[in-house]
Amino acid sequence: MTDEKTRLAELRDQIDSIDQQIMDLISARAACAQEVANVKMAANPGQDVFFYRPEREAQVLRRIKEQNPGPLADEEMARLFREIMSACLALEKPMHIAFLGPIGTFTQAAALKHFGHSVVSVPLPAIDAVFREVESGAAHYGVVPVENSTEGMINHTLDMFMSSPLKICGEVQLRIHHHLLVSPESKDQEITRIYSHQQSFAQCRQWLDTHRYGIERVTVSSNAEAARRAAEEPGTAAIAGDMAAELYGLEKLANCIEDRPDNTTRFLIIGREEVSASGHDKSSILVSMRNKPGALYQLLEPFHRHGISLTRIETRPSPSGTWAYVFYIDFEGHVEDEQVRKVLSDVDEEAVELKKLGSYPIGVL
Ligand SMILES: O=C(O)C(=O)C[C@]1(C(=O)O)C=C[C@@H](O)C=C1
Repeated sequence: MTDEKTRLAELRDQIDSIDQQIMDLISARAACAQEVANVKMAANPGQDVFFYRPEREAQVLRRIKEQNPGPLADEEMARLFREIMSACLALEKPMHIAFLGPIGTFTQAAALKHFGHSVVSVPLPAIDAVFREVESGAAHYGVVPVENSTEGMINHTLDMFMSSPLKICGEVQLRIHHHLLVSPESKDQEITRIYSHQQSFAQCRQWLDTHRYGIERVTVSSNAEAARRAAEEPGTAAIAGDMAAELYGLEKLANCIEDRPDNTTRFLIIGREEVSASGHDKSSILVSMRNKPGALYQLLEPFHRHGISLTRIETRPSPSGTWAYVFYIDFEGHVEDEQVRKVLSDVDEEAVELKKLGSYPIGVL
């Protein structure tokens, strides 16, 4: 045998033996998760058992990233453990996750990034349909977009919280890369029309004005729908992401055409229960104040006084005449924290209405 062959054979033997150990350890972990499920069911007989524990998952993933010895990158290691936990959770209870569809959208990519691939992901045609599916119990959790770093808030999602009893259980951020996609047949043809979602056109406006000026832009309900049309109609293109490209067998005429290289969308995980503190959390509230001078100051002052950092504040039009303003506020901390409890009690005294939308782990992946 050559030196190379001998050395490769040795290393592959090592890999086989390590794989065996990894498999034994993953199996032992899975058996533990099964036992965890038994404990949860025994403690809540005849009740809704919440198998998915976002705070625990965040702690596990954070620890993995902190203690990763390399050479794999922290994100890679966390991604592997994300999938192991996803498979363990599926053993406890297969999770049904509703998302803003159709399949191939960035929201589906976000759902799989957050929950891993061992879930049943259920596409729904609209944001309010995702809320309804979770409210009715047909899905365990839902995933909806809430803001984009280029285009701002997704108001429809924010407005849903005014009437929905659902809680925010988590958040996940996804880097959004858009590509100009065509079917293999259209590759050498002149492109006379481009399909995309209105948000994606907005995120690629400068690129389009520079490189595809004057070509008709047709807005459709999702990037995946745009990809579907480009696959069917010769001489057309779509702006969409990798998942949609793969799903419809499209090729890239231009790669990563988003105007801002850090183009990121934040998605929320919505569910029916409150999440315990994970040690690194965020909270969201909706507050309506009386229409009087200094109302905004009165709302924000307690956050300053108690040393709580705001991460976002948005104003939305009131759904009824009685609410003068509705503020959607995200801040650091958990409602179980002493300081947060004090802030919310102070805000509650001044507000017409205060609705706690949930405390949840700050996105880890
Ligand atoms: O710790 C739990 O409660 C578990 O169910 C175990 C486990 C895991 O695999 O680590 C699985 C699912 C939960 O969402 C959190 C963690």
